[in-house]
Amino acid sequence: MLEIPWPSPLSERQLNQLDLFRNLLVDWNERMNLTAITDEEQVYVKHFYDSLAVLLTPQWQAMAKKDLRVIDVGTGAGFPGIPLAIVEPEMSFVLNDALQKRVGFLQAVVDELQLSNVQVIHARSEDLARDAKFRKQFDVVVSRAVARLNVLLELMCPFLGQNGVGFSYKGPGFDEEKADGMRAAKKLGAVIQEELTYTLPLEMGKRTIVPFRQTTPVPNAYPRKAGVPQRKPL
Ligand SMILES: C[S@@+](CC[C@H](N)C(=O)[O-])C[C@H]1O[C@@H](n2cnc3c(N)ncnc32)[C@H](O)[C@@H]1O
Repeated sequence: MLEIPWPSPLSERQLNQLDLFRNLLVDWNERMNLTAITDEEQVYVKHFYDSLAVLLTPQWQAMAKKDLRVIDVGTGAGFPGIPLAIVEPEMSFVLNDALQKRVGFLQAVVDELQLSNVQVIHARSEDLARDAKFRKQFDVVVSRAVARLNVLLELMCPFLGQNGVGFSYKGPGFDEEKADGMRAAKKLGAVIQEELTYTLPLEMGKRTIVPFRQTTPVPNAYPRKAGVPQRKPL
């Protein structure tokens, strides 16, 4: 087990769950394309630590975690959703992805790790956000490496109830996306807050998390039909 300075202290059980998750990821990755990162140090830092970095933001720290609902849009192999569900067992998580094979892997992870606070859903997020069981039903929305911020906000905001909080995980190039993102946020009733830039342990680079708040309800027009947010960004 790799020793790294986690964003918050982890219990023995949580560390074991992360280790089991890594084993499953590497094992399934031989049969399907889940991640380019399989080296132990890199999985721990670039996937696990990075997923948990949201715990460093003042917005996450201020939340009363109990019973809050979180959705991870475009979770892929479970990032950031699975590490977050491991360390925040009082919150409930929906992990959403458009690719069926990734959803199959995630369901196996949820079963093996006995994560009773996770539901996995195969859908395009644009379609899921039109379903009354999901639209405006979440306190928190997270997403990592899915699209540029102006596209992503249209996929994320419709899941938030009023005053809900979003976190978009970005690489070092976020500055170029900022102005477009702010314009899109305005149309969607959201306000972008100050970003947090952090350095990954073991000198594995810098990353940014962009928090935003849903200050007024998202207009009914959003999200537009599946594929339109990407083709015609706000
Ligand atoms: C580059 S991967 C990132 C996965 C993961 N979030 C991570 O950080 O490792 C992007 C993922 O977003 C999913 N995705 C892209 N557009 C989506 C949409 N409109 N609805 C749901 N999932 C989507 C893809 O299927 C893919 O698994």
